[in-house]
Amino acid sequence: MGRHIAVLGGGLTGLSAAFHLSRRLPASRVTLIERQKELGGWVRSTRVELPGKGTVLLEGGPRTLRPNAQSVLELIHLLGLESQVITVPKTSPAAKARFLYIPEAYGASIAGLQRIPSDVWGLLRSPLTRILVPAVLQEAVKFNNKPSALRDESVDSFLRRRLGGDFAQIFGSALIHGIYASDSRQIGIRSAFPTMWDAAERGWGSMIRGSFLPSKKGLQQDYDAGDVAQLMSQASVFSFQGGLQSLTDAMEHYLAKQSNVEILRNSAVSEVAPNGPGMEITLSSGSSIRTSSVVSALPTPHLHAVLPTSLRTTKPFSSLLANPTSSVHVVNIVFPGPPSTIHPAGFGYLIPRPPQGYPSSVNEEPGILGTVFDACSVPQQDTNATGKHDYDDAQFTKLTVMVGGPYPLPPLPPHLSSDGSAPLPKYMQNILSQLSKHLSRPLPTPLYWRIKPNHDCIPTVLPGHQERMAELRGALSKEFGDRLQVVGAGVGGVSVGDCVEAGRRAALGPGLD
Ligand SMILES: C=Cc1c2[nH]c(c1C)Cc1[nH]c(c(CCC(=O)O)c1C)Cc1[nH]c(c(C)c1CCC(=O)O)Cc1[nH]c(c(C)c1C=C)C2
Repeated sequence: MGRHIAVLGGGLTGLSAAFHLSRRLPASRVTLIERQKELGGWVRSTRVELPGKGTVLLEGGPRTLRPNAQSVLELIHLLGLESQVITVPKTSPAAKARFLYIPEAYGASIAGLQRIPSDVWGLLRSPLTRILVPAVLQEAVKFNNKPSALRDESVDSFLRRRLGGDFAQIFGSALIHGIYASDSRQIGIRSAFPTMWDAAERGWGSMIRGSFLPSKKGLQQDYDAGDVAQLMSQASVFSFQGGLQSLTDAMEHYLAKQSNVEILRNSAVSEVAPNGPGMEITLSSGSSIRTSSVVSALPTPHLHAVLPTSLRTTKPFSSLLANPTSSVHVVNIVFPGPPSTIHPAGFGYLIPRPPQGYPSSVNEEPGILGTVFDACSVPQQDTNATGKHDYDDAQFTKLTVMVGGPYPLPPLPPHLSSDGSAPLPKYMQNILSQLSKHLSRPLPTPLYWRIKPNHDCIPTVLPGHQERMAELRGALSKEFGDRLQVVGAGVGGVSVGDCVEAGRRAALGPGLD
């Protein structure tokens, strides 16, 4: 055997790194180390039986993928998952009809569930038009209002400068709830939406002017995606028959069959340090492993905690602690009756931050960030006793309410699902009453509900992140040469596609040839 590479963390990024390393370097040993029993990180798809009605597939983390993530399309091809893919067509309501729920405090003229206009007819009818149209028209002619020394800023501050305060507060905050489950006043624009920042740089301050000018093309990579891109040609988003966990399970099964791969579960790392020409990893069990190099896909605070003490306090390494994280309660609910009796046809809705700001303590009203109408996107994942999945005639309706992020989260109720006969906890009662208000209709008693707490699941990537990470890369290379690569949502992008891509790049990384 040649080199021995340890991959720390068995979430999406770690699995992708181990998968690509084992394929690319068949003569090397790969050890994947995960502190939990299960691999896959936040991806968790569970099938639940609804007695007499069928089964529903519930997602506890990410739920759909975008077809532009080439590294994911490649994985599907390499793992032979094509036949399990379910696409949501670009023409479906889930792709075309997106909503905002505007709280009453924003004013009676726009309050309530509002469809985001997607065509001229929508623009003519929507109360949101009075915010959208002036914002866009002004942006195109507004002078460059970026302070010359500014190198990054929050999404809120960027949108406020370019598209005005109402746009930033309503659209910007809602969008950041849906991606980062965080406050748009905290997330850095250059990490969250680099294309917007770059377009404004090209367009003398204006994104719209910049969008008409040619942009610099990044390095084009080759992906071995077979016919998967063709399969996705009409898709807005997609998933798998068995949910997103099909992807992580398939990587895990592939790795388990490789003779050059070892998977260590229930194995927390307690120290990572250089040792001679290689690295030494100490596990909390006390055992240690010597490897040629390490790919860390750990959450950045975890990596910080296991680095040598002499490094932890020095500046580029302390930036591993710079970003806070968001926690989200993912609340899956299944109602009896077809979706048409519960919600409008569409993707779901996001809720902007309250105009008066987020509450500082838990109150009766749960901090709902948005709701996904799952029944409209991939209903084929569910087995329905009648075989009917349509908006008007399915037997049940599945949706997911997302709670938390910048809102304080209450302690969890004693039971986290409706299994058993315990009465509905107050927390669930409050969520259902808010949901009924958002959808402007009384709701039936759920057939099933479940709360999945996801603590510290998404990094809140603060302004200046890219510069901090560039400094960190420099310091890593100085201290470890090419023996330690750091990848994952905490250093790169946070989407599933970003994580898979980061793992793939780690396998192409420095010194691994
Ligand atoms: C646990 C809740 C999560 C929230 N955001 C994410 C998770 C895991 C991560 C995330 N969500 C989206 C992106 C953008 C990139 C992408 O892959 O599309 C990321 C990194 C977008 C998104 N948000 C929701 C869905 C269904 C999607 C993807 C598909 C699409 O845009 O059509 C729903 C949603 N997620 C969160 C909230 C509050 C929310 C509400 C409707 C938080």
